[in-house]
Amino acid sequence: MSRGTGGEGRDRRESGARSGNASREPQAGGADRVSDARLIAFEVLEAVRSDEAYANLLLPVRLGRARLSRSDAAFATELTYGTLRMQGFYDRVIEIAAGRATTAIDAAILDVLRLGVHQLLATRVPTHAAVYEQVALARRVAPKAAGFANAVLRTVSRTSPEAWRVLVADGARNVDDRLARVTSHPTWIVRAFRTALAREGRADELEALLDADNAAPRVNLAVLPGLGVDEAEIPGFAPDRFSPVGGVADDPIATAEASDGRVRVQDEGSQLAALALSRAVPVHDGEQWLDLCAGPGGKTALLAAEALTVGARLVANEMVPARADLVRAAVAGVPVDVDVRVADGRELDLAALGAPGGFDRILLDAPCTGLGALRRRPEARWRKMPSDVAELTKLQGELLDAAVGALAPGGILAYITCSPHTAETQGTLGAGLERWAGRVEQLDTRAVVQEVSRHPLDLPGDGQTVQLWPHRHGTDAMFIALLRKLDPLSPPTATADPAR
Ligand SMILES: C[S@@+](CC[C@H](N)C(=O)[O-])C[C@H]1O[C@@H](n2cnc3c(N)ncnc32)[C@H](O)[C@@H]1O
Repeated sequence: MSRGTGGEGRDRRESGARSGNASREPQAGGADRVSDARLIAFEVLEAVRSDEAYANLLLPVRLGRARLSRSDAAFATELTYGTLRMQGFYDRVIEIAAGRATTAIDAAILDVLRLGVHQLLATRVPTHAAVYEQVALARRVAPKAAGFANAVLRTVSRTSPEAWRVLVADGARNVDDRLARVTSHPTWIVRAFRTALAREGRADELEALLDADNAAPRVNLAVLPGLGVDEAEIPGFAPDRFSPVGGVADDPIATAEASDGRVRVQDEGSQLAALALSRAVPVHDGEQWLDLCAGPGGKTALLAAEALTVGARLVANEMVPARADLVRAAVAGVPVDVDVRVADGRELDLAALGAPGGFDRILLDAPCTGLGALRRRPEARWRKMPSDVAELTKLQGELLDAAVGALAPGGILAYITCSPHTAETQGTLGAGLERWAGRVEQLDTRAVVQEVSRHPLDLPGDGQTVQLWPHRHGTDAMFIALLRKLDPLSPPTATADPAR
């Protein structure tokens, strides 16, 4: 196999090409036809790289505008998400094939190459089509680099995906470095996952977890309870294994769109997390509930449906106004007044929130690294840095203190992260429990979640908290811990009292 392909044309700035759409107009003669799906995937990759865009927000907008057929939209989605997930692996492949570091390759051409490598190594797109269209795309964004793109892609195509894995792993410094290279994760994330799994005695599941991060998650639905939706009337509905309100359907998006907000797309783990709070103990009359960090409102909607069923009042707080708007939209399908507020959750005014005596239940779905949702946020693994963890755990601790402070005596707090990083899960929780020693007790969250679940969950290790996993449970890696603020007038209890 040739390890290099020789001369790339000069930087596209020098070549006079620009990254704007205008430069992607086909050249006369139609020799550089590029399918809409590939163009959209390229433009999303470019926006993710240069504007810090989020693929899961931008792609649907671009697809909607382009009015692609269903199959072309699916292809564009697969190209975009697959390429972003495997970017680390593909970059090493490109470096070997090009004989130079990716930092020495023009950024737009690198995106073109990444998309091409994805088609060559991970899809059934015929080699000639993948190379032809990506080279045509290269010609549009940086004409002088088209020959270079052609040479790199042809070199990549001459070696099988299995052989590329061996080449990419070659020279790895240790086991985690090898896994990081081959499964396209930053090494610090691999180490964080290993630590979290080892806490459960399941470090041997690490490779399965990393592989699960690279697979597209199913589109899962929550059928909000108590709103009169008959699951039997949803075409192809099949209930989730664990969530009592979740399931899949033949066309989940169409089902959600036609439901007036009563059926929502939601990860099964998120459903279990919200239900762990609403169903932890029986609800008494006139309970006050608070969703402290509510945006964009997925769990708020489920809590709102639960609140409607049991007659509780729900306040939803979110610091970012635009995300508070999303919360309002999320709860629009539930005929209950959800009081949506915009405030820093660390500075709550209980009287102004209509709960001077504190809240009976608080959901703290804390801002976190999101390392448990890498399946659905494909670029996140390349954006997060180890330094984010320290910043976030500080914020989590402050929000945890505010939440405990806002609980009524005997009130229950659900501390949740969509990250399994132990600093954000057990670390934040343990430090909070120390600060609140004697005033807060941990509930047996496992017992509550097992009681809520349709089927028993595999939750190894000891302890009372719940850690869900993509590879084991098919959910995002949600962490759930329930705490109770002690009532100075009653003695502490050791475990929860799962009910309902
Ligand atoms: C993990 S998300 C919550 C997801 C939400 N529960 C759902 O299921 O859709 C965390 C949210 O906390 C918000 N946030 C961050 N810092 C905050 C603060 N100091 N006070 C209140 N909200 C905050 C973020 O804007 C973000 O919307």
